[in-house]
Amino acid sequence: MSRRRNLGLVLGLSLLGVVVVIAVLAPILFKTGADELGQRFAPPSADHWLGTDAAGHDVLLRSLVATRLTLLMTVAATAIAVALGVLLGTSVWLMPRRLRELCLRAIDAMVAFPGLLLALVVAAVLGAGGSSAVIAIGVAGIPYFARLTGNLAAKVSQREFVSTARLLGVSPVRIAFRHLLPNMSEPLLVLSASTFAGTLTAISALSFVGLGVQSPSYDWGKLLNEALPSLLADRPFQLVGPAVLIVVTGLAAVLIGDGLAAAANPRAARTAAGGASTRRTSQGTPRDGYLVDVQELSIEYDGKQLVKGISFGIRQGEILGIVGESGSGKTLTAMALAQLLPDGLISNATRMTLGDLDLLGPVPPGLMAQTVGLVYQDPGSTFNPALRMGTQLTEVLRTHRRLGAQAARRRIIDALGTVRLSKPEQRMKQHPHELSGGMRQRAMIAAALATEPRLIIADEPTTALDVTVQAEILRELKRLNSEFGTSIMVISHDIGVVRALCHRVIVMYQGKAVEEIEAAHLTVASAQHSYTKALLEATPELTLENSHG
Ligand SMILES: Nc1ncnc2c1ncn2[C@@H]1O[C@H](COP(=O)(O)OP(=O)(O)OP(=O)(O)O)[C@@H](O)[C@H]1O
Repeated sequence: MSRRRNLGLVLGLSLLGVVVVIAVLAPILFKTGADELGQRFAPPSADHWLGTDAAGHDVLLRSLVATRLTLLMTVAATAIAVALGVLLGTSVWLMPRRLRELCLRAIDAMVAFPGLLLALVVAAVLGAGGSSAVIAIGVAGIPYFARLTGNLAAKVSQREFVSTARLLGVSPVRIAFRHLLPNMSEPLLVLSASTFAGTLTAISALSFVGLGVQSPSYDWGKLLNEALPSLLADRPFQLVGPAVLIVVTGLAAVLIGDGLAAAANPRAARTAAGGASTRRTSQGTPRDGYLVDVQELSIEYDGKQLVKGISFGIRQGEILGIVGESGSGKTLTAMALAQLLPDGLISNATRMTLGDLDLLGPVPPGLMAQTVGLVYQDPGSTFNPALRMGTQLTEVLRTHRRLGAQAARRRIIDALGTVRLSKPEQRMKQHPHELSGGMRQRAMIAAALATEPRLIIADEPTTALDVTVQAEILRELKRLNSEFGTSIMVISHDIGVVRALCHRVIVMYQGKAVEEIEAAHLTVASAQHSYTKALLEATPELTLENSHG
């Protein structure tokens, strides 16, 4: 699939390359020929491959010469839309909250207004001409980029590193340029490529209706306009030149946009980045009895080491706990394992394997989704509030396991029963807000279980839940582990949680694993590292022993 998309990107870039060469050379080589007058309305011949127009000009030569003006206008209009849209979207994000909401609504309303209609209004106000067409189409494109930038900025601004920069008092403008824009470049590039195709059609449309380029200049839209009477008089060949060039250039832009979107896909991007930054194959042989084997995993961002050469393993059927203070690198370690590191973070390891899967090389997303199940901290934000539970829970099975709707439904209902969620059939029809936090967390565990993964990564699975529900969910994980033998990696900042649930615990501190200890020995007396001792001293005893245990 991704290879096919990349083929599209190559094809798109090649087509665009040809069009650019025509734009550069045609006015130099063919301008004189294109201005020569001959027989009017001559049919295609060896001298005039696409015939001549009403004035006796060679249609093919004029179509080729028009490439430069058409491309320049399209690039200019796209640049106006991108530059002003991104500026508007970023400025909106820097505004006080109320004003920002008002502006975002206004942008939404503008997006809802048909672009070409807006362009026609602007062009009519500015008067007919090439420059007004460029301004009109550029202005009409601004709201799309402003909305995308505003939405992306809102998302990126919630990331931890932006909060940290804010806390450190970094100015909003610097945050926007240093942290926000670089993290939004990929989607903006993808939208720019597809906007280029739309802009080309819109510019041609304005020239076609007489509001764009005026004589004696001509672009493809104007050539189409001049060819219209010929079409009605049964001489369609006069349209072929500009029409084919518009289609080819638009197709090139769409293929490039599609290819860029595929490359910007988080997993695809990680794989590409992984190729450059990590060794592509794991060294050595796996340790005996270990499902997961990680050696010397380091993760860095912007030259700063966030995880510093951590090595660990998870045995088949084992629950491994990773505990440590906030920011010690627990989540990043787990995300590296699931090949889900955020963009910009670079991982390096000498070995990272899960069974026979080499996690240092590319792993198809479908296979990864079936091998590793993820349970996140906040079940409230994991589910889409607008969709029924059934629709979202069955998605992974339908996409990656290619199960039919009924089979996926049955499998999820079984899994919901397994995690002891009451009335599973009814839950499938409900929306997330109709379930309690504990029920949603059970549903998430059920979804993670449904693909029968070899490893479940549970990142702070109970932090968002109240204490009684917390104990129930932990008991459930423990029971599933002993019943099905699924290996589990549990991340928590709470040493009480991991002591109650896990077989073995790794203590992380400032990006390093400072201690590895059997959970049964996790006492102040047995712990070696002062940080582990301090954690243990500050933690109340949590026990999961009861009737279910
Ligand atoms: N996308 C990112 N870009 C840059 N730095 C990041 C990113 N994500 C996390 N970090 C930084 O990496 C460090 C480790 O983060 P990580 O999320 O792994 O910590 P954690 O131990 O899981 O903490 P918590 O319990 O708060 O989630 C932190 O200093 C964090 O600010």
